[in-house]
Amino acid sequence: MTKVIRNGTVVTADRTWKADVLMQHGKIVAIGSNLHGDHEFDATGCYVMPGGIDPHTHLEMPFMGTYSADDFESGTRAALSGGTTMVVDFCLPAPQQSLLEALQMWDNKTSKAACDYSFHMAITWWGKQVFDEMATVVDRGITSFKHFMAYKGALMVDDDEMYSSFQRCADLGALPLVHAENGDVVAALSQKLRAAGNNGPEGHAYSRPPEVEGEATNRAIMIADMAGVPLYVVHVSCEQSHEAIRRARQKGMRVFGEPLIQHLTLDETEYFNKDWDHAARRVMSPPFRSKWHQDSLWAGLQAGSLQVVATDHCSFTTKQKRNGVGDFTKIPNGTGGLEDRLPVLWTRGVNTGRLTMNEFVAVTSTNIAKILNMYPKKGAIVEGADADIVVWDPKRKKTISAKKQQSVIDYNVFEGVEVTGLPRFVFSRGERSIEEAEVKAKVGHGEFVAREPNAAVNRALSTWKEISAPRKVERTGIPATGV
Ligand SMILES: NC(=O)NCCC(=O)O
Ligand SMILES: [Zn+2]
Ligand SMILES: [Zn+2]
Repeated sequence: MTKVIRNGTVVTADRTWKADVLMQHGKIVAIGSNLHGDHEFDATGCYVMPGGIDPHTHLEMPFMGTYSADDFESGTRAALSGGTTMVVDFCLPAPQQSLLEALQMWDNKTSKAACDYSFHMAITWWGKQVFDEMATVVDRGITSFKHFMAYKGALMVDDDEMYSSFQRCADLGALPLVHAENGDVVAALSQKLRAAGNNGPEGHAYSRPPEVEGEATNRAIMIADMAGVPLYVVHVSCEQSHEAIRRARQKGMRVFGEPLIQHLTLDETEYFNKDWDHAARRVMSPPFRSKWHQDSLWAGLQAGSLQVVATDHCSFTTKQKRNGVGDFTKIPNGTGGLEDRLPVLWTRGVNTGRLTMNEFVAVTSTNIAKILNMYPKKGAIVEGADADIVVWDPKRKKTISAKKQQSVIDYNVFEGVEVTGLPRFVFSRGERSIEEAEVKAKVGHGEFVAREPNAAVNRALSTWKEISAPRKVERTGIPATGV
């Protein structure tokens, strides 16, 4: 059976042109004029783009004494509703737990996924077992390893562990990721704030000033450079962190930066809201920043010093957030955004002229497909690619509201935001999953996407590091010791 998207304008990261797109067996099989198929979908007035890829989600994640509320069923349904056709989630081994055992646990969560998914593996402790198991993890198609520089006493790793793991990533052709915040300073500031009676949600923001992020970002970049491996910095929220990335890239270092749609559009004033629930619902790490930092992030997307817009979707209900009444350090960290990333970025980015349509595709899909070495299977409209496609209606409007969202939580941090630009159709490997507000996604349709190690950037960097490695100087006529 063939399906064809007719009369649309194809928009990719580098081109815009009028064409029909023919799909068969989950793949794109032809792109051209006057194509016909068994089923035809009208894209008149719409843009036909690669489906969004969200490389940063936490679905049903055990965290801070509870579990994030959206699982692979509601999370991937939310993703598809907003035009995202693939998510990359984080497998988090408990300290001392085998990576492979944790992977089995994460595999068990995914049976209801409605769109494709992959994993990053977190390195939460270090030892010979982790060193050995990283190779097996890579063999299973998981080629990116996350390091938390924050969450002291829980997920955090120190510099020694991070350097060891980064070197192992270099050897395996894998990509290290970092949550860059100085966890020691955050812990000390939190303690000081609480001792002074500053225990509300705004204390969370005070405990994580931009400097803790800038310092950690710079440290991770330098450690990665010394280990000879590229680096991906998740949830870049501020100029200090962006500046470190920008500077490193200017020096030729292979560093990628990922701002979130939340940090691009929501600011720190949310934490000063008199309503405790309102403020706590927005507690995440790093916290929302000022407009000045937001401008830096937008500029980074425009200049190419930041490459990917993600969500870090990690949703908690109001009831869960209330675990932190009287102590902000117990408010589960995280916010949602999977359904809203594309519409909000289009509205605030493309409709305002901050981003071109092609840049929109690049930062929501194509760049991360390349960084994670799954391009052009994902992130592309080319023959042979997976038919993960969003037919984007730039005129469709809605006002974001928790009442109508797919996420299971009882609020939405974008509540009341009016968006112009929404999917008309979303296809997941050729399956029509969304038709405007109607969800047709099939539970369990999603498949794991295995990725190869040794992406082009890894290969180039290891070649360069090999050529420029310190070498012993061979000498003749060396004087005798002490003579
Ligand atoms: N970001 C956040 O606050 N929660 C999810 C876990 C993480 O990415 O740090
Ligand atoms: Zn994080
Ligand atoms: Zn995260």
